[in-house]
Formats: sequence, C-alpha cells, structure tokens
Amino acid sequence: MKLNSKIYVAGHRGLVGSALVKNLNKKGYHNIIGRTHSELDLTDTMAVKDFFDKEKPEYVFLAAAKVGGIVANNTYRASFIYDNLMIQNNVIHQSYLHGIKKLLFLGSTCIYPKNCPQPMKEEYLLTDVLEYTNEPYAIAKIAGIKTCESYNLQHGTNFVSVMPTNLYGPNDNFDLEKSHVLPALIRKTHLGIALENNNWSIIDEDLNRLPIEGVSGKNSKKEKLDILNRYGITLSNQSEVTVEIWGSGKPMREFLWSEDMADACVHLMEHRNFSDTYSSNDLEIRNTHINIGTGVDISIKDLALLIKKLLNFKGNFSFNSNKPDGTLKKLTDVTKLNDLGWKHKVNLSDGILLLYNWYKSHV
Ligand SMILES: NC(=O)C1=CN([C@@H]2O[C@H](COP(=O)(O)OP(=O)(O)OC[C@H]3O[C@@H](n4cnc5c(N)ncnc54)[C@H](OP(=O)(O)O)[C@@H]3O)[C@@H](O)[C@H]2O)C=CC1
Ligand SMILES: C[C@H]1O[C@H](OP(=O)(O)OP(=O)(O)OC[C@H]2O[C@@H](n3cnc4c(=O)[nH]c(N)nc43)[C@H](O)[C@@H]2O)[C@@H](O)[C@@H](O)C1=O
Repeated sequence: MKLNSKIYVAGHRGLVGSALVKNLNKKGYHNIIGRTHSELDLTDTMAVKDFFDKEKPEYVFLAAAKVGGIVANNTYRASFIYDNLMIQNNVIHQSYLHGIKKLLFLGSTCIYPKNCPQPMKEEYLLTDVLEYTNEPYAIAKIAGIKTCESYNLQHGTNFVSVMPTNLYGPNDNFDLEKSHVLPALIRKTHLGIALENNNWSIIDEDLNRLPIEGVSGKNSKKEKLDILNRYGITLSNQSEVTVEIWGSGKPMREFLWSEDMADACVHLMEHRNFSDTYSSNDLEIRNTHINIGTGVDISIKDLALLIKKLLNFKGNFSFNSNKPDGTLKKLTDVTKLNDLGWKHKVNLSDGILLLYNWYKSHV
C-alpha cells in the first residue's frame, strides 16, 4: 500500500474499523474512505456496486459485520447468518469485479470446532462440529474464508482472511444484552461501584447517556433499582452489591486490545500476500486464513476478579446458570502470526484500565 492509496475501511465507526482508521492515519495513509450503515447498507447489492463504481478503492479492509456477544448470536440467528453472508458476498464480489489490489476479511475464532484441540491451529478449520450458540455467525465467517480462497484460486485475487480472538477497546458495544463479556462486565462493575457508593448521579449519567430499554435518569430510584436488578446488579438489605456473571464462569477466553488488532491487520495488509505461501497447484490448499490473538487466556471468573481488583469493586459476583457458557476453551495458536513478525503489545490488565477510562470519558 502506498501512503496515498485509496483505502476503504468497511465498518469504519465500529470497534475494529475505528481502530483501523486511527492506525492507518498514524502510519501516514491519508486517503481513507468509509460509509456508515445508514449511508450505505452493505447487504444491498446494487448500492454496494454503485459505491465501488463511484469510489474505485484500491484496498479494502472488511470490518463491517453483524456482531454481538453470545446471547445476541444465539437470539438473532437469522440476522447473524443473513447479514454477514450478504455483507461479505457483496464486498468481496465487488472487490473482485473492480480489481481491488488487496482485501482483508475479518472472521472470528468461532470458526473452529466446539471441542477443538488447543491451542487452535489454522488447519483445524472444518474438522468437527461447531458451537451451537454462534453456529450461524461461524458458518457465515467460514463461508467468507472460503469465498476469499476460491476467488484467489479461480480469479487470481489477493484476498487475505484473519481470525481474531475476542476483542475489546474504544467504541466497543456496552449494551448489557447484546455486548461481549468484557465491556458488559466493565459496565456492570461500574454500576455496581456507583451503587455501593450510593452515587446516584453516576447511575443516572450512565443510564441517560447509554440508555437501556425503558430506563432513564427520570425513573424513580425504585424503578432504577428494578432495572439494575434486571441486568444482574443487585443491592441486598445489608447494602451489599452483587454483580451477575452469565454462565458458570468456567469458560476460558482470550482477549486482544482492538488497537493491537488493527495494527496486526495493517501489518498483514502491508506484508502478506495470498500467493506468498500457497499455490493454486497445491490440491491440499488450506489455511488461507491466519489467527490473530495473544496466545494467552483466562477464565471468565478470573476475568471478573481481575476487573474487581483493578476497578476497586468491593462487592460480590454471582453466576447465572440460565445463561449459556458457549465454547469452553478457544485459545488461538499464534505461531504463524508471530512468524510473520507481529506480536501484541497491550496486556489484559492494562487494556481493562484503558477501556474503563475510555468508558468513563466517552459514554
Ligand atoms: N468484537 C469482537 O470481539 C470480534 C469481532 N470480530 C470481527 O471483527 C469485525 C469488526 O467487528 P467489530 O468492530 O467488533 O464490530 P462493530 O459492531 O463494532 O462494528 C461493525 C461495523 O459494521 C457496520 N455495519 C454493520 N452492518 C452493516 C450493514 N448492513 N451495512 C453497513 N455497515 C454495517 C457498522 O456500521 P455503523 O457504525 O454505521 O452502525 C459498524 O461500523 C467483524 O467482522 C467481526 O465479526 C471477530 C472476532 C471478535
Ligand atoms: C467474539 C465471539 O463472541 C461470541 O462468543 P463468546 O466468546 O462466547 O462471547 P461473549 O463475550 O458474549 O461471552 C464470553 C463468555 O462470557 C460469559 N459472560 C459472563 N458474563 C457475561 C456478560 O455479562 N455478557 C456477556 N456477553 N457474556 C458474559 C458468557 O456466558 C460466555 O461464557 C460469539 O458469539 C462470537 O460472535 C464470537 O466470535
């Protein structure tokens, strides 16, 4: 990529997309374009064609997708498969038709089997059944990998797929029903701390500025307590606060700071080509994707305890077994990524504090 190359970041306002724009700007790329969802619905084939006809980008980062945590994936199953297949089919196909020099497709580590050997190597794709809670999303992402691979092999395109682990960072989703675990636990703990300090102005600020359904600072204290209860933040008669953790707390997860993720994507876009490693004469072609992670994981219970310590929350946690655990372990093998000269920088403790500060100043 040249510094003046025209680069389209699809999903430029999202968690990863915004970090990509920041990273590209910092590296001197200055011809970056993006469209919000309301400006360009990427599930609309004709609108995507018109956009590529008009804008003629040279490089594409495909970071737009229907994204959410375990319950959102399990609830909106049709949207997760339909939207993601449509978005990626439209963007990948138009990228081929418009001779894009390189495209980077973002998948997810949920593409690997539910009981995958650990750590998960790229070649374990399609070796066993998937985790059911996010199967529609995972199938769309596997289709994305195979679409990129197939276009490369049939049409000679240069499309690279990356499979990030669980991400967190600025512009994360803090919705208590639809978000991923880390932003959810940060917000719930923040509200729990405010409740144990009897600090209703912080609770009002949170509810007003990042509303949850049917709630605002205008509700009575009793109504607000009911709402907090609904989201698993409770106050006992002894004035003890408890924050609920979904599931058993036993699943292991790996977390990567979104700005590290963006740095890895730009690094791979700059240094890796589809044809570097694989040739179309190779009938055993696999691994057209690459894992992006830290190679380190933590149980959800220990994550909650780490957040408690870092944020100085005095209350307790409870476990809600009516919520799903999902995959019990999904640790990435990052040997390939490391061999390609990239390693993460932000560790989990630092990242939690960065995200908490971002949350307090932006939400
Ligand atoms: N977050 C995570 O933990 C992980 C994410 N990923 C993958 O990384 C990529 C980026 O995810 P992330 O940044 O977290 O997601 P976000 O939800 O933060 O951002 C998604 C972006 O996609 C855009 N978008 C969604 N639907 C459409 C549509 N129909 N038309 C146009 N734009 C649309 C949104 O636009 P707008 O802002 O205008 O609404 C938003 O900017 C995705 O492919 C995701 O699957 C993979 C593993 C983990
Ligand atoms: C990135 C990844 O994200 C999704 O998979 P996931 O890793 O299972 O997602 P998650 O972050 O929502 O949960 C991680 C774990 O944490 C537990 N957990 C506890 N308490 C809360 C809680 O309050 N909220 C949430 N969301 N989870 C909680 C939760 O029960 C689970 O055991 C995929 O659907 C798929 O889309 C995908 O690729």
